[in-house]
Amino acid sequence: MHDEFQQRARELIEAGRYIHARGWVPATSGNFSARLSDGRIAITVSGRHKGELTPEDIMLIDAEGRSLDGKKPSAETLLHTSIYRRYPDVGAVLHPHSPGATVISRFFRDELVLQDYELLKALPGIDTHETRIVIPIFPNDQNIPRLALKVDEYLELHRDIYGYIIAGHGFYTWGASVKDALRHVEALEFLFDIECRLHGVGTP
Ligand SMILES: CSC[C@@H](O)[C@@H](O)C(=O)COP(=O)(O)O
Ligand SMILES: [Zn+2]
Repeated sequence: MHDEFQQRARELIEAGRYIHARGWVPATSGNFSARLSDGRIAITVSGRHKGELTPEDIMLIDAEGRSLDGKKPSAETLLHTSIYRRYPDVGAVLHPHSPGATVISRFFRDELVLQDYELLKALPGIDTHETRIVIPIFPNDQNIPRLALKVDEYLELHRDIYGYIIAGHGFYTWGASVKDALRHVEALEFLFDIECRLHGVGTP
């Protein structure tokens, strides 16, 4: 179990470097987590720079988001635990503050529809570009329990969701493993960027 935590921590640290190198978690923003086989969750400590994570910056929480090692978990922990509760097969949740997701939320209000893109096949269960998915957009909220509840109520009604945007903030996506979740980050951010360009707005 200790080894499993260390392995997941390594993966989250590497994911952080990768995501930061692309400019998707500036200035300590973002948070990452991975679920262990006993249900505990490895998650980033609050306020750490996600491009410069060390093993001390990854901590353990229980399924309700309570610290198990005295460290302070991400301020947005409840947005992670609610995804794990709803999707038993999810093993990792990643939250970038990317330019694409942020710009999208400035000109789409409630949702972004992505369809007829080959890259949709990077998402689980999709095997053709002839697919239409919805990325819901929620207003930002400093009250994370309230925001988590709102997201969860949406997911209760729409289970086939691959990620969501928080307006003016960033996005959340998840996968069976850190590697899968990272692929979803890349695919979604690429598609957000394409949609921005279609609307005549470039992203850095
Ligand atoms: C640097 S502001 C970003 C934070 O307010 C928050 O949105 C965020 O993503 C990081 O919070 P954290 O507590 O480090 O997980
Ligand atoms: Zn955030």
